[in-house]
Order: sequence, then C-alpha cells, then structure tokens
Amino acid sequence: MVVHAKPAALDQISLVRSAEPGGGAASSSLFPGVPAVDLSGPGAAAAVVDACERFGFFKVAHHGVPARVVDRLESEAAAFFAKPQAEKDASGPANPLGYGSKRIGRNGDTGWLEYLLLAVDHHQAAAAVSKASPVPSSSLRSVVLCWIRPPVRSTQPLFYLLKILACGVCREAVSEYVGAVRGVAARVLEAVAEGLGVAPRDALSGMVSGAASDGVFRVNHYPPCPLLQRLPDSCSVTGFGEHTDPQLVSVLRSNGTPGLQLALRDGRWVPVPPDRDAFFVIVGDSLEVLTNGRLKSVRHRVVANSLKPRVSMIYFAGPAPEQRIAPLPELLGHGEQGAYREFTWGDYKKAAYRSRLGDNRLDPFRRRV
Ligand SMILES: O=C(O)CCC(=O)C(=O)O
Ligand SMILES: [Fe+2]
Repeated sequence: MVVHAKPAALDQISLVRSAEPGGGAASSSLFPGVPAVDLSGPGAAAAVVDACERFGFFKVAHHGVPARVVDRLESEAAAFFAKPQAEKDASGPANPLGYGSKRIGRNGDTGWLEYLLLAVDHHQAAAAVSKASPVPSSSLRSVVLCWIRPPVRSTQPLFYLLKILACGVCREAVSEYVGAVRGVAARVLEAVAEGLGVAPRDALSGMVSGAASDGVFRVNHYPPCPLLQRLPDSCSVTGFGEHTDPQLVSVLRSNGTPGLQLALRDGRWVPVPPDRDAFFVIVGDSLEVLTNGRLKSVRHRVVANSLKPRVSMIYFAGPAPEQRIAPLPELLGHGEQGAYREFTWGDYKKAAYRSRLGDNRLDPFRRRV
C-alpha cells in the first residue's frame, strides 16, 4: 500500500481536490470550452453578454495588443522573479502592494506563488503611454514614478518601485502593457453596456477609465512544484486559492502553463487551457451588482504545476473609491428593487481586505426577499 504524507515544505499550503478534465462527464455538455469573442467582430456585444451570463468568463481573440508588448513585460517579470530571494524580499512584504511570497492578503491565505502587486494611476498611465516613445528616459522616469503610486503610510512599496524603475526598460514595459489591457477592459465594458441595452455606451467603461479610478496590476509567478508528484493524483497544491475578483472585470494573460480553473454555475471545477495569445476576461463582484446579478462574478483558482513555472499578469479594472455600486436603474423593472444594497467601491475594497480569499463578500449586500 502506498502511503502519501504531505511533504513538510507544503505545511502552510492547502491541498485541493483535482478538477476533472472538462469538469467530468456530467458537466461536459455544460462547459463546451472557454468562449472566444472577437471584440471587433459582428455580434460582439451579444457574445460578450452571453459568455458572461453563462460562465462569467471568456477570452478575447484578435485583441490588437501587439505581442511584443506582452512578451516584453513577461520577460521583465521572469527576470525579476529569477533574482535572489533577498533582493526580491527587499521589495516586500506586500502590504497590500509590493512583493509577496506564499502569503496572499493579511488574513492567513497562502499559496505556492510569489507576486508583485501595483496600484495604477490612470491619468499618469495615459500620459506615460502616449509619451512613451518621444520622451527622454529621465522625464519618463518621473512620469512613471507618479503613475505607480505607493499606498499611503507605507514606504516599502516605494522602495520596491524605485528598484523597478532602476531596472531599465521595466518601467516602460509596465506602462505600455497596462495602457493596452486597460483599453481591452474598456472595450469589454462597452460591449456589456451595448449588449444589455444600457446607455450611454460608456456607462460602465467610464467608471474604470477616469483619472480617479482604482486600477490594480498583479504579476503572479507560480514556481514548479515537484513535490506534487509525491501526492495522490486526486490532490493538487493550491497556487492561488478560490475566490472572486472584487472589481468590475479583470483582464488576465498567462504563459503557456496550465493551472487556472474556474467553477461552473453547478460548482464543478474545470481547467482553463492556457492560451498565450489571448486575454481572459473575468467578471468581478462589482459588475455582478451593477447588472443586478444578470452577469455573475466567477469563482476561480490556480493549482500548482509539478514541472513548469506559470506566469500570469492581471489587470483589475476598478472604479474610483467614491463610485456608488448599485444595480443600474435601466436593468430594473418599474418599481423593482435591486437584488443588492448599494455600497461604494472604497468601502467594498476595505471589506475585501478584511476578508479571507474564499469568502463570499457579496453575501452581506444581497437583499433578502
Ligand atoms: O494567476 C492566475 O492565473 C489567476 C490569479 C488570480 O485569480 C488573481 O490574481 O486574482
Ligand atoms: Fe482572481
């Protein structure tokens, strides 16, 4: 008989039951695969709404973001994560911004990963992107210094930022990439508004594009986890525990290593085949509320890979802290009360920081009938 003990190096990290490929026979008809939408093609708005209603998830094909913008940042990220641990630690701990390793958030969540979490100032990002080529490097440096702003009352991420800025092309790679995926998020939200018949067309996209909007950018690195081979096939090691993203939408891009999984509406987990050339869009809690639950945020997680590293880059499109998040009146019937109580993004974000990753953060805001 083979006895599998959990290796000591995984002590802090929880194991999860492996997803069945395709979610198992019973749900393969429920999940024919990740829908792909061409945002500039005919019927894009209806296709986006359909995918968001069914899965809260889809991938954008033919997005128009040049491969060189993505590849450049991916190799910058790989170079950062390849640095000696002490050098990376000098840029942390993530509080909540900066470099983090194994710990996610402040409330005991752990995973087989390390990451960088940065806040984005849209106004300055736009300036950095539009000026990226003609501006001499020294002035770009000051633009980007403002653009990636440190959290109030913490000097550590600033220290990290100075380091990242000192590492040459990195600052431009980040600004180019974030400018591009911010555009993808806005196009997706315009398609959602159009598909749901919400006017004006920028009713949703405008929330995440203004100068005060709260964009966050995260790069995750999941090192190979050879210890997985000592566990039974039915077990996986948590890379990033299950959760929903709190913002309106997240735009995710990963290298070719699998690991991302999503929960279908019936609770089954299905693996998402990686696609280096696509952006995956994840519906977040705030979009669920704004659409009065017609689009639902999707639970997702990442499991470790035994042999290959996974690198993912995610842009979280959030609104300004004062933005009121409540069901849009156009989506309510005459005299109908929304299914959620109103909150501001700032309050929701604070509540999210206080919660565990897997908590259902929307529950306290659901109106009971
Ligand atoms: O790394 C991934 O593929 C997903 C990570 C994720 O869900 C997140 O950072 O919110
Ligand atoms: Fe996520």
